[in-house]
Amino acid sequence: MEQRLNILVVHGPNLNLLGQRDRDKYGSLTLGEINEQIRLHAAQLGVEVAFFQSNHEGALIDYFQLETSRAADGVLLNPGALIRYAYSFRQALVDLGKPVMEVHMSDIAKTGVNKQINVLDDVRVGQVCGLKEQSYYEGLQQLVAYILQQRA
Ligand SMILES: O=C1C[C@@](O)(C(=O)O)C[C@@H](O)[C@@H]1O
Repeated sequence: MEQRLNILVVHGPNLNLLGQRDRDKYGSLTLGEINEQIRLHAAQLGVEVAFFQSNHEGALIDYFQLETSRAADGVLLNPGALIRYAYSFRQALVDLGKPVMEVHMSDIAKTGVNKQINVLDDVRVGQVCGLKEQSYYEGLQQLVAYILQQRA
């Protein structure tokens, strides 16, 4: 039997507070509720998901260096504001060498600081922004389609 795709779902700094943050930008669901919805979407797509969140760049790097992470097929990633300065985080993703789909709930072209820099510009295979929690579901679908197309 063919092995199911295994996708890491990784949330960066401050995303643990979803549900309490600006609802106009991020919607009203908590991170736990979003992860549950991602799990349902993953089941429909026939893929496995593993979740991780940290407020710390080093902890995220440690997670990407785990043997279990290195065995995954791709990363669905909301990096938060790390995209604006976190070059060690970027390097960990380069070293991981798996397709990365970048998602943001808000429209990052309109909000946040240091908008001219995104350290993932040359790392990600795609980006979905501005759809609140739907960014994750759409991003997962696009990531799985990308991986399957690469293997066809
Ligand atoms: O924490 C976040 C959340 C975010 O990544 C988003 O999902 O819209 C956008 C970032 O600018 C911000 O720092």
